[in-house]
Amino acid sequence: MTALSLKNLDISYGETRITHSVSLDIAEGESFALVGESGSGKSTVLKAIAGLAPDWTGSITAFGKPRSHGIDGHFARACQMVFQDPYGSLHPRKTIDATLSEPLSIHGIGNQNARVEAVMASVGLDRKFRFRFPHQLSGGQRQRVAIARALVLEPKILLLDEPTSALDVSVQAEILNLLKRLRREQNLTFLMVTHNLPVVSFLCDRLAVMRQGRIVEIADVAQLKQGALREPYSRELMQISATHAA
Ligand SMILES: Nc1ncnc2c1ncn2[C@@H]1O[C@H](COP(=O)(O)OP(=O)(O)OP(=O)(O)O)[C@@H](O)[C@H]1O
Repeated sequence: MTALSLKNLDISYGETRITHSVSLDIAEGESFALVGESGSGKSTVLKAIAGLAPDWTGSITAFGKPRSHGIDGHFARACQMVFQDPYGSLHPRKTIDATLSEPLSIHGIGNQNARVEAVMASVGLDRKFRFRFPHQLSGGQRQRVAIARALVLEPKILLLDEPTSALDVSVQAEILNLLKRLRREQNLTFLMVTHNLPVVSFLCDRLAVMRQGRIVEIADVAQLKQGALREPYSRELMQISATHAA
């Protein structure tokens, strides 16, 4: 079944058009990456899906149900976003408990105590952190909280915007392993923005290469691993990535 479908998505900020006819179908349980140069519109695609860039035309559909413009509670239950910087995305004056309970209250979901405990355990956060504030946690622990906040509504799709790039290298692998395990255990579908092609190889099944607001190529990760991307621009990206990794 198709989990997430984008058709002819044109997204604008005011007068400026950012994406041009972006179309994608992502299968249930698939992990899909958006890569491409800075400013090509990758994060904007995630924001439109999450309702944070409401000026779009085309269609955004999750499990066959189209998203409306603006706040869409039903869509939010199915599809949640994790941001790049866990420090910026967590409210500094809210405890972890408050951060994780809030989405449940907003959506009128009961049994909050048990749900908060369960989601903390699922992301590997000890219960001693429950009544602490973000500044009392490490970067990796904060990103676990951000992932828990996205998962507490039991969505089927996670939008991941550079989920490890703000973290120390030593912590990045922990969070990538966590995401891999959560996807397997909960049959989650991922749409992830990243600059890091080794991360794509580790976590994703397919990728789309974006340039100047357009998708220039969709490929299997096997093609990426074999260095067999088709478009010259995609191959250029691979070369740049290899140079940076060296
Ligand atoms: N809130 C906003 N208002 C106006 N323009 C914006 C806004 N957010 C992003 N843009 C512009 O939209 C374009 C696409 O930005 P976007 O963040 O989607 O790119 P990206 O491919 O994710 O880049 P990066 O890899 O650097 O995060 C950029 O030119 C950016 O300046």
